[in-house]
Amino acid sequence: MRAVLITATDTGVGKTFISYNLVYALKERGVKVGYLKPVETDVKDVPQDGALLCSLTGQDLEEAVPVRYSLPLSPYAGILEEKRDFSLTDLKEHYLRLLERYEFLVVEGAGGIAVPIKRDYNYAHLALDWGLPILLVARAGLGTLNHTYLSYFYAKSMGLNILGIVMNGFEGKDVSERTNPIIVEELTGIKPLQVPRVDGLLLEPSLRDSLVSLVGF
Ligand SMILES: Nc1ncnc2c1ncn2[C@@H]1O[C@H](COP(=O)(O)OP(=O)(O)OP(=O)(O)O)[C@@H](O)[C@H]1O
Ligand SMILES: C[C@H](N)[C@H](N)CCCCCC(=O)O
Ligand SMILES: [Mg+2]
Repeated sequence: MRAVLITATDTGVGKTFISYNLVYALKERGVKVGYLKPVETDVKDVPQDGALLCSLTGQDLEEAVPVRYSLPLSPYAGILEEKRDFSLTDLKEHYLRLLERYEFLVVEGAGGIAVPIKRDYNYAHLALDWGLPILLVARAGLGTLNHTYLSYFYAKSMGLNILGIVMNGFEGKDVSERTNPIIVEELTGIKPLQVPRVDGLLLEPSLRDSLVSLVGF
């Protein structure tokens, strides 16, 4: 497997944070790794997710973030509000070129897995269309059971290859954090990788190892 879609149960759950740690860990292992955020919204000047990951990969921003919208919206809503469309065919061709250029490609969604990119095309469709397995990033605390269950079974119903569930941001403050990983495993059959909230951007080496293992490297 040469690429993965980092998707999530919602926006702000930690896709960029997990992408950063995965890219960092692959680079540590000498893998030529690239990053692609097919569409980034909320871009005022510089695309923030793209800029952070490009600081690791050394890519230029045009390559890593080919389509941008300025409002903090889903891609489809960006198209409607900013009255500017883009071609899914061109976007897939761009992805295929990057697949050739890198040993491994980390592709980051925007928001959760069912967020529309076009009216009838969301991140699950993109994963199917591009042949991408997924890593599902979920919150650690209260509210995650419903979001994770829905996202997992939607991905399953679409026939996607789910490499793992990453529960992100454990702080030990929320009583639900104790039972959530157990119940997520019972609901989905997948033992989630538990990731703590940390100071800064970098997880400890053993967790970086676990991320690399999840994507099969
Ligand atoms: N485990 C963590 N420890 C510390 N900070 C974290 C952790 N996970 C995420 N964050 C921080 O939380 C914020 C939201 O995370 P992030 O930007 O990764 O979300 P996202 O899923 O990529 O959102 P989007 O849908 O906008 O792309 C960021 O400031 C990020 O650095
Ligand atoms: C702007 C934000 N940070 C994300 N990049 C886009 C999130 C779209 C979420 C849409 C939704 O689920 O309602
Ligand atoms: Mg992000």
